[in-house]
Amino acid sequence: MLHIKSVTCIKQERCLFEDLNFSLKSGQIMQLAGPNGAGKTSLLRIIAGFSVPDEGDVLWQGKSIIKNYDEFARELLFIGHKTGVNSQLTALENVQFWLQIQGYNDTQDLYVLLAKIGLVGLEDVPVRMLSAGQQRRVALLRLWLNSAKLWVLDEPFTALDKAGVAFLQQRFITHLEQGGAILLTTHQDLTTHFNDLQTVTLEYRH
Ligand SMILES: Nc1ncnc2c1ncn2[C@@H]1O[C@H](COP(=O)(O)OP(=O)(O)OP(=O)(O)O)[C@@H](O)[C@H]1O
Repeated sequence: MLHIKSVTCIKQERCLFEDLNFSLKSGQIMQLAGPNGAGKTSLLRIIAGFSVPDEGDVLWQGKSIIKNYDEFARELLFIGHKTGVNSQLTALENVQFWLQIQGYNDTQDLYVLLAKIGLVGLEDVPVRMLSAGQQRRVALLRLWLNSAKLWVLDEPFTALDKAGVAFLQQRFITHLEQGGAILLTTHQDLTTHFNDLQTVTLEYRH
């Protein structure tokens, strides 16, 4: 599905990584590991097509994402550090907005979905008044509303409690069983939940 081919990234005259090659298949989960500043977020942004590598290319289904970005974007769900949530709106309004821009009719019972992710009683509160963990749960709701094949997630477990982590891991398993793929950064140990977890480690280069 996804091929990273000879990708190099240079920031402020520092080479973060060079000639990086790996691929991700349907049903696979891959963790990007490495110390702070090694370039994990920079790599995720290149893979999502938000920035262009200094060398190399990213291929989706054999085609360069830059040349076929619309096609790729339909198959991609990216959730980064900035949550992408409108903090002035309530959780429910955010969900309704996401559904509208994807052209879906409001067929699901959204209160049931919000309850599943632990937001009972908070559906109608502006997101800015929620805790960091609750705000992250709102951001992650997109994982239940989207049929994208490739999930690129930057620290998705940040600020989640134990129950939130377990719920998210369960969602990952379903996505992989349905033939999706996941690339993520996290400091969580995922090996106990995903025994075929792939890992790419970036070293900090001076
Ligand atoms: N837009 C930018 N302009 C200049 N330098 C940048 C930019 N984005 C990132 N960098 C630099 O690139 C390096 C890698 O940053 P990046 O955020 O990719 O690391 P990371 O591995 O995700 O770190 P962390 O674990 O702390 O999130 C850092 O030294 C950072 O200062």
